[in-house]
Amino acid sequence: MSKVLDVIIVGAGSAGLSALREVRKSTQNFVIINDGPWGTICARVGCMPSKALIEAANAFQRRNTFEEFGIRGSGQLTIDVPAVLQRVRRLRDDFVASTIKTTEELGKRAISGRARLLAPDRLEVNGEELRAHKIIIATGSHPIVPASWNSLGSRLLTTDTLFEQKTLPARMAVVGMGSIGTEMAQALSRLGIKVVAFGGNQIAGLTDPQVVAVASDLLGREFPLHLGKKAELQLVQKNVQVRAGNNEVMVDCVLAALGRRPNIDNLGFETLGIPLDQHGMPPVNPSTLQVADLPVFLAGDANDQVPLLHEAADEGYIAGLNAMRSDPLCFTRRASLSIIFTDPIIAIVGSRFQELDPAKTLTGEVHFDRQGRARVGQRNKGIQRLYADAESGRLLGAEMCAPAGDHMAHLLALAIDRSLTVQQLLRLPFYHPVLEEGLRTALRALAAQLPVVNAFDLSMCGTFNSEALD
Ligand SMILES: Cc1cc2nc3c(=O)[nH]c(=O)nc-3n(C[C@H](O)[C@H](O)[C@H](O)COP(=O)(O)OP(=O)(O)OC[C@H]3O[C@@H](n4cnc5c(N)ncnc54)[C@H](O)[C@@H]3O)c2cc1C
Ligand SMILES: NC(=O)c1ccc[n+]([C@@H]2O[C@H](COP(=O)([O-])OP(=O)(O)OC[C@H]3O[C@@H](n4cnc5c(N)ncnc54)[C@H](O)[C@@H]3O)[C@@H](O)[C@H]2O)c1
Repeated sequence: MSKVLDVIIVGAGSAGLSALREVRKSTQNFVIINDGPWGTICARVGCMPSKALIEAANAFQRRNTFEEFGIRGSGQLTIDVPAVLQRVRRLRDDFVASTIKTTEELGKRAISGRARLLAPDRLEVNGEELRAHKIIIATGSHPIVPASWNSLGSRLLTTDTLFEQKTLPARMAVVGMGSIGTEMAQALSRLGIKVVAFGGNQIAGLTDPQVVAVASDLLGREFPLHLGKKAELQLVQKNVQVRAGNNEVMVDCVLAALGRRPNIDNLGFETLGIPLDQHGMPPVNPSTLQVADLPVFLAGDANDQVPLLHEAADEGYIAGLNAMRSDPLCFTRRASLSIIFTDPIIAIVGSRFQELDPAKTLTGEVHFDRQGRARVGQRNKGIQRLYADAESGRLLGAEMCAPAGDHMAHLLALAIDRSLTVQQLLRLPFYHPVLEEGLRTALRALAAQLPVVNAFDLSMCGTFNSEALD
């Protein structure tokens, strides 16, 4: 066995690279180990290629608004799916290249291979044993696929394989209506594929029944959407039969979007000498990312806490900093924010509806059907629901399926982080005409239920009750 390293980072995804950035500031005595292709899930098969596909689909979808605008000839437009996929891969390659740059310059300190823990301070990779004062595990996650579905061969896709397709078949089922399922079902349908979608009891993680109803209705207008029953697949001649309850459809291929599982199998957690939960997961402190009281840190999708990119980046940062300290620092985590890139955008900020006590919570809402700026741009669909503390008027959370929901969700996350009240938010400027005036309508609905703080304050400046002006 060679010298003792200061830190070993296992996994060169977004969390691993973020940890690497921090570790390098304090020591050069480290290695980073990655199994499979380098370049991060986000850039290779995750956030970025999925958004590239969505953008193409939405650009094509826009043609349906042209006649109303007075633009003629949209019926002549066609979509070249192979070209769309080529562009996705071209962009993907560029994004991957930019992430690989960091690790390429590391030389022998970047090791390709599958690591396996042997003890809290030792692991094995490519038949060699490495020892370190600290180990950061950031091994990411993989798509869940029931074993029996693997018999479908190339007729079963996940996002690991979707963007590699040269073209797409005429009929597809999307199973699972979480983040990936909702985004991809809508995009594929907008690219002209006959999509049928199947989901469990939730849609895109929403918990507010009114937002769920609007989101299901809007998506259900674009493609058949069957919720509430587990889908089963079967190969029938060259087709795939998808059944969920009484709903049945024959398709050419299925995109499985059933969730993701942390890459922890055969990672050697049992060698850490601490109890693991029923999923084989060790206890991880979300404020320090430390595993129990061991010199081991678990960051990113691998810890199954909040599998999102900005959280993976934060967790790499926390793990990287703490790996260089004798006593780990506790970090206050950011306000919760989840954005699903459907059209309209689905977003959840702060506390979810279901987490709040209805007796202590006020709700204000806006429907975008009649909102002035949304109508002007033919984006007038969706709902936004805000939740505030009934006593203090403090904004607690929001769920929405709304135009510009990605931007408004950021504003609301800022407000929640700063513990702003509804009145304080109404004190801020709202330009005219913008979609955020819809957010102001929802805030005013909340303010109307709260005691007046100061009758002579600009937060009290009310509505015109006019679509053109509000
Ligand atoms: C289709 C899709 C769309 C997404 N869209 C968004 C989005 O819009 N916004 C958002 O915030 N998030 C999105 N996400 C989630 C986001 O991509 C992830 O949360 C993030 O990339 C996780 O980063 P990570 O570093 O934890 O894991 P990864 O990037 O997966 O990195 C882990 C690395 O560890 C390697 N590894 C695994 N096991 C071992 C081992 N034993 N030894 C060595 N190396 C190992 C893996 O091969 C991999 O290279 C999306 C995900 C998907 C799949
Ligand atoms: N915009 C974003 O932020 C974004 C986009 C894509 C992915 N992601 C990340 O990727 C992760 C994985 O996404 P995902 O959509 O695969 O998982 P998910 O956990 O969000 O959703 C999976 C869904 O599949 C359903 N399901 C499972 N088995 C089923 C079956 N047999 N029939 C019908 N429905 C079934 C579940 O009820 C669940 O609603 C997410 O947790 C998210 O963190 C984020």
